[in-house]
Amino acid sequence: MWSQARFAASRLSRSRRLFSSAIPGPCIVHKRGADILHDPWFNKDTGFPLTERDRLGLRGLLPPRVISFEQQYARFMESYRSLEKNTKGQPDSIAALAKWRILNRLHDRNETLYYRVLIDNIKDFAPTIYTPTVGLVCQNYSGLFRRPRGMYFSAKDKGEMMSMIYNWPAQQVDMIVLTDGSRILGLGDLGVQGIGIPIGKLDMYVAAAGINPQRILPVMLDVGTNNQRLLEDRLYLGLRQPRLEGEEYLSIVDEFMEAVFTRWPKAIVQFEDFQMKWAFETLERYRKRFCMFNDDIQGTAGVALAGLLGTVRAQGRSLADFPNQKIVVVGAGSAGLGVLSMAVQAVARMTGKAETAARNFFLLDKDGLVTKERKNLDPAAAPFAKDPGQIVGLREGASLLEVVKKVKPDVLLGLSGVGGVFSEEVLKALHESDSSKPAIFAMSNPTMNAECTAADAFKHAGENIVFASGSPFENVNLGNGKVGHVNQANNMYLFPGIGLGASISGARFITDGMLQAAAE
Ligand SMILES: NC(=O)C1=CN([C@@H]2O[C@H](COP(=O)(O)OP(=O)(O)OC[C@H]3O[C@@H](n4cnc5c(N)ncnc54)[C@H](O)[C@@H]3O)[C@@H](O)[C@H]2O)C=CC1
Ligand SMILES: CC(=O)C(=O)O
Ligand SMILES: [Mg+2]
Repeated sequence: MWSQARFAASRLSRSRRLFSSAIPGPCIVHKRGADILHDPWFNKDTGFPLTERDRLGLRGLLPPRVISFEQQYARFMESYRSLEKNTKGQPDSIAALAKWRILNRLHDRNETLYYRVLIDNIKDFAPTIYTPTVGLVCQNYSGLFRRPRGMYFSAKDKGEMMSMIYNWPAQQVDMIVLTDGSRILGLGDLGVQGIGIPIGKLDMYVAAAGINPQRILPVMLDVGTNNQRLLEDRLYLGLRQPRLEGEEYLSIVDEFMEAVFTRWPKAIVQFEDFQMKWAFETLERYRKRFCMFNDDIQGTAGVALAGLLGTVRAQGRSLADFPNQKIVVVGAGSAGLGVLSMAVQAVARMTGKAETAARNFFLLDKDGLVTKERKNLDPAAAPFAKDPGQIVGLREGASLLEVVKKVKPDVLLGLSGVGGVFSEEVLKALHESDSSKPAIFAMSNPTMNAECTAADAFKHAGENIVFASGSPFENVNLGNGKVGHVNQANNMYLFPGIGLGASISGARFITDGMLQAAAE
């Protein structure tokens, strides 16, 4: 079995191997006594052996009995399982928050034990530290707040960021996840409360990519919020002002990026859950200057493309058949457009014909089918807008049901943020599609925002489908011993690899080609 020392040592030696040039030597604790017990990076709780208690000034600060790492691990899991039992039958949100609290308390106290239990039980714990529960945590952040985690840069810190960045206690940071809280999952503008997302994403970096937890940094860029409920909430912890816009907004992001890369030139910054206009603008602004990527545009696209290619295989067709797949994408935001542009790049590469690569793709937003006749067509959506002459029987703004009935797609992919838009009628229409095994990707988060549930998908679109969702669903019992298998289509399957790959290769930029390769 493991021991805490062995885990810490293996973590260190792994990160040494990965980041050998960045690590100057062994990890030295400069603290003593109670300061160590209150530092989750170094605290071992009752696990400090007597020799360490003497050396670190801890004798007398802990109960005398030494409890091994294995015993602490077993004790935590026992508490967790009994909490799970005791909250059965309670409303889902109460049970989910109770699980999040017990994990968060451990995270606050003893990171080594926290990450060990997280890594060993990632399938069980991912829905708590990540979607869907993290959404609920963000919604209730002001009430749940006990201790800060990560860094907070606000509009009031303008001109101070270069010195503030040195307040972070780690010498080296490899991976930063940054949000401005403007589009948290499908929950809208949650202002400073969105910090839960970078925290959850970085936990996945540690658990899934083995990134050293002392070298991660969750960051909230608080430029205000346009969420009236939060502005009126007296417990709200962020700036109580409307969001900055235009050059004022960009100057804050610029200052933050300069500060980060001045202190840690080899860091990677993942932009997360920025509203669409800033997601695209910041990606274009920084991608050729800094090692950064936008997870909602690029990470999601990579995972979706992997799923789309996998679907072709699941249909028993050759990958070369991908360009012939008819794909309907519902949601023309940062995620939907990101997926389409990567899918188009893949088709262009396979066929060598860039001009016709978007031919089999159909895009809908809240106003229905997007065509070139759309008034105020968003330039980012323009490459996927249909020419009305080429879509006989469909008009600008056609409904999803009309599109599915007419197009008979192989894939229906939702990134709309709207729960239930794949209605019974839409799913039944898909059942009549041309495909031998149609795919339904209900990718919006959290669970209540999924375009349909797994049970409804199998019920209305038939048993012979490929189903994937952004937040996890249980497999569906189809009766007669048959199971409807549920997959998860979430960028969490890609971003830890993007960050790790970029780090160990020393990449200076993250290119579309890297993401294509990752997807394939
Ligand atoms: N599974 C995953 O890995 C990921 C999932 N997402 C989810 O995707 C959703 C959207 O994210 P973004 O694109 O960043 O949001 P966004 O706000 O930029 O875009 C939303 C789009 O959906 C459209 N829309 C709204 N109501 C609609 C309706 N009734 N029918 C059709 N389209 C409608 C809007 O017009 C807009 O084009 C969120 O729920 C988010 O959680 C985002 C990134 C990754
Ligand atoms: C998964 C993710 O990044 C999102 O829903 O925004
Ligand atoms: Mg996101």
